[in-house]
Amino acid sequence: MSLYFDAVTVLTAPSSGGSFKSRIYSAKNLRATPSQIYALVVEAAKWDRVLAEVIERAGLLNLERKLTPLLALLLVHDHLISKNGIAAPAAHPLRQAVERHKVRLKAELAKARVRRGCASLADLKATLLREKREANGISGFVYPRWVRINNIRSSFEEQMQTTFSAYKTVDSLAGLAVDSDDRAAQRLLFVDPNIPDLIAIPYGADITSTPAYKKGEIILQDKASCFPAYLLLGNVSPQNPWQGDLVDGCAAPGNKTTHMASILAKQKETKPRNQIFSMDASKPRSKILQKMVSLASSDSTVTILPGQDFLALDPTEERFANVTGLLLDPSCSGSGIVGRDDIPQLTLPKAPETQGKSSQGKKRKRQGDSHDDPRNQQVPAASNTSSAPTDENDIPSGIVDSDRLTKLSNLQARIVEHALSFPSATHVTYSTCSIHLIENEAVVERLLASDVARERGWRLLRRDEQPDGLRKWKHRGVSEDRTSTAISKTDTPMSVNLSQDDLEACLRCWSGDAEGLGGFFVAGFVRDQSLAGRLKRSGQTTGLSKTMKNGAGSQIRRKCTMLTTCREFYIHLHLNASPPIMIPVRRRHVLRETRVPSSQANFGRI
Ligand SMILES: C[S@@+](CC[C@H](N)C(=O)[O-])C[C@H]1O[C@@H](n2cnc3c(N)ncnc32)[C@H](O)[C@@H]1O
Repeated sequence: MSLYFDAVTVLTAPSSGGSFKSRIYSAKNLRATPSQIYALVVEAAKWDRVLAEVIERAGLLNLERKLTPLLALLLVHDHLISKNGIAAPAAHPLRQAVERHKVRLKAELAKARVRRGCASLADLKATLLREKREANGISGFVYPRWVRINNIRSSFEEQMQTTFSAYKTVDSLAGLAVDSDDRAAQRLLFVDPNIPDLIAIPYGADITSTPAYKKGEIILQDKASCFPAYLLLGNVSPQNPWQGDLVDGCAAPGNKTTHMASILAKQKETKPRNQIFSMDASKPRSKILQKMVSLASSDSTVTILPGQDFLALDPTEERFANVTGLLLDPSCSGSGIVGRDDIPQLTLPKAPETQGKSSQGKKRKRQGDSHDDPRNQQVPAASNTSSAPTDENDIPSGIVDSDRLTKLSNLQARIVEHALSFPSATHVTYSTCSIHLIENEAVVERLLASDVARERGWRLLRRDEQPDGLRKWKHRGVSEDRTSTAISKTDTPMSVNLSQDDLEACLRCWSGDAEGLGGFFVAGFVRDQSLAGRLKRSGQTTGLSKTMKNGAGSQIRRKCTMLTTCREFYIHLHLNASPPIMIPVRRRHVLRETRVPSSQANFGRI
């Protein structure tokens, strides 16, 4: 009986963030196993509408006052639907409270089936799934399982002839909607029009047991998560190889690193061979990164720097001299992540005192703030069932407040600014799985105005310059926050002052539309020599330069230490004065002088 009480506890506990599954796996004081609780709730959710009807028509809650609507739904589910019946001793009072009405309950279930014109329970289940999708307003779209083909180990053509040979290709995502649990019915496949080597299959399709999955020939990776590597590298080929090395600065668990390696594999052997430096500040997560890279057979291309803080990396180190592209996917609020397995919305039977009044369906809000990233569920593959998946984004509580978003946004901007300072870098992508403007377009706006961008000529990669598939993507940057009321202390939505071209350059994904994705943001930066050397307007000085103008050397030192954790920190002094002024910023730091025809002193990080 503890199974049912545990399920009620989990379903009625206040949200602490994370997906429904991770909450069950991390919940304390439960006596049933997490997998039993999870299976019960998910299965009961498929039948809830008809079970609520059966319970009401049988008058069960009037007859058995010990039963709450939720407990009754779970017990009646197992009594009528589960092969093994109610998981409790036969003499348990609550089991008896259901079983003494078995004739009436069975009769009501049969009537409900006939009312819907279904010949069998399997038909009824399919009808209920369809009813539920329509009721939730999601009959027109599906959240599929996205599968990326790993070019290092296989190819699109090979996978179509092997793993997916029995699959029928449909011409839209909506075509993947299946109304039953029947595996044969789930052998449907949609070839993605935006990302090469990406396909979608129905979410329930069993793919993790295939040899291709086990051998790393196919990788489960959400479509939006494939945008950054493709935006950065584009359509490489033997005729159009990527020039230079790459960095993935925030890489664990490694989906984007392995995607970059897969794209590079398409250009076949080129000399010199490109290298990907892939790092993560977290040591435990670096281990997952290592596993993913090995599983994808990308060890020969990828050099892992475990536990490496990207901000502490010295861009001028010799080994990074040839780094031309950097991909930054830093920690974010994760507000765009959609937990497909989030708490099921159960329709409950009406409680006795409210029967005849308005509907009492139990409503739960979809937790939009901090879901486990489905990208993590593939590493290790067993994490799907055996343990709580770890969160890619460091939001422990799922609570997103404006202070936290501001801190995240500051860190995100610092990380990308650091990427823009790599001497040979020509392309950088920045991405988040957040829907908040402050983590997305607002970071882009800050970056474009940064000293390093202006000095080095960084601008956004325009839509017309983007790889074919992404150029076609219609969801673009927004200038006003769609989520302001959720996070802002004021009623005024946050906005940015980016040009229409810059907004067009940014790519957005939103949950709940026909694309079958969660919320995501990505922007590409490209270095344009014709724009290099732009200076800040006179008088538009940073906090640092104000301190410098005051001539307080000790303050400069303190500010520099506060402003960066990088090992190298350069300040450009734009002075007419000669000889060059050298100020020891930090022990290892050198102050370099750049003379420009200006009487103003302007300083900034580059
Ligand atoms: C959103 S996840 C990255 C997901 C990864 N790009 C993928 O596709 O699998 C963000 C990662 O950034 C790492 N991180 C955050 N700040 C970092 C820093 N300063 N240097 C390196 N890694 C960092 C976190 O540990 C976390 O693993």
